[in-house]
Amino acid sequence: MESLKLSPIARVEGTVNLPGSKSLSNRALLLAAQAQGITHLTNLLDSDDTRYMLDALRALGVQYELSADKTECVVHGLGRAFSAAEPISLFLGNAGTAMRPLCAALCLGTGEFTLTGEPRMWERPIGHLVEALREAGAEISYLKTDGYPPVFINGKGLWGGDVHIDGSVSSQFLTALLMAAPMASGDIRVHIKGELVSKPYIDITLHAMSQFGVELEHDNYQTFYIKGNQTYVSPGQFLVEGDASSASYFLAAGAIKGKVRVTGVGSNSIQGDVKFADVLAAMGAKITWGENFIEAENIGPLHAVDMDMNHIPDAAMTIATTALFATGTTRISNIHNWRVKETDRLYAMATELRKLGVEVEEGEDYIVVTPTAELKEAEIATYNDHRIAMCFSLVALSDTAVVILDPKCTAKTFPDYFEQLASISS
Ligand SMILES: O=C(O)C1=C[C@@H](OP(=O)(O)O)[C@@H](O)[C@H](O)C1
Ligand SMILES: C=C(OP(=O)(O)O)C(=O)O
Repeated sequence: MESLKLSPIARVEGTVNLPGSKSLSNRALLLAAQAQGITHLTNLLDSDDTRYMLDALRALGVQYELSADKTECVVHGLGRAFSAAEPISLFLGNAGTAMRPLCAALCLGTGEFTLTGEPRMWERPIGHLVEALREAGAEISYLKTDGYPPVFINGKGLWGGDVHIDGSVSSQFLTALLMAAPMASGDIRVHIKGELVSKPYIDITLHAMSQFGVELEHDNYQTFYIKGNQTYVSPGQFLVEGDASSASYFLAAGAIKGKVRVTGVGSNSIQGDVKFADVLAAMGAKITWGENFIEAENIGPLHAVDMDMNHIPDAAMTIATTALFATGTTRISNIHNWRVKETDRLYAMATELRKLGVEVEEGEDYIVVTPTAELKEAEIATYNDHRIAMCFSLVALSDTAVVILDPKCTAKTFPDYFEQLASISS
């Protein structure tokens, strides 16, 4: 297996222009494809997850032109739901932001669609979304295991009415339902069952829908009311913000050992993960906010935090390795859905942190990290999880080298992550 040895980094200093947000790229592509009119997307993310979405849209008959560097895309909107005369099978890798929203979107038109992906995708739940879509009239069946992809969709439209959806495992189910709902034949009232996780991602969804001309009402994220029979309308231009989750590694590096600015996100960002910077501030870093940048600087020792991080599930992983540089014991809680992402992230984080000689407690929905004075050099397994690879690169900010196995797994959201890290390291 390929590996990358990172030697100790003396200091990080500089600016990183962030790649586009995965969450916004895939939402905007999907809405642009169904909208009336042409959309010119800029700062699109070029990575595995967006490629799966783009390939799926092509297979569904959507025309688009990508720039040579794949960060600009002109999408010719269909102005209607996807329909197909012949059965279509779509392979979506391990991209949750493609699998869940496409599952809902393909119920809207007519046709026979199979959605599949990598073996890990077959272990990532989709049952709560399927149950909700069935309540709205969808015909969906499971091809392997009940509650998990691959799924088969016999598209015949969605109707209106009351729909109940469990929000306690993934917010992507609600995102998928909300994005499809305006194209249902009647008005839909969505009722949330259970505690809605990863709530700020719903704001990203509402923001993207609003850019494409659809507004909706909700009652404190408990009930959502969406008018049916609408058509999305292209805003013409859509600028994708920089990825706030990708920003977390560089901001953490600045907070630990130097001064780093990320551009492409800032105080006006719609992404909940910018709140990661507040966690670094609580740990003792100096954070400066601009409209289009965030800067993190080390101005003294970092301190441990004990926080509920359900609102920033992806960036919270970065705190687990930032904790290696803080005095005291860090506790990250309310993160049970780490277990159903690219890998079981609670297990993976705990296992790999222990290889460094660190004391770790892995709870059902929390992790506790107590750093050690001297880290052990280790080979870090990455479980085909881009974030494990990126999180553990921070170990090189200590006096100990670290080996990252399968470093190319960052391709899911950040293909040139290690080059960007090298560019600010000395
Ligand atoms: O809607 C989105 O774009 C995302 C929602 C989150 O997932 P969950 O809602 O499953 O926590 C997040 O972890 C994922 O990377 C992207
Ligand atoms: C959970 C993630 O991805 P996905 O969109 O596949 O759920 C992630 O990027 O951390």
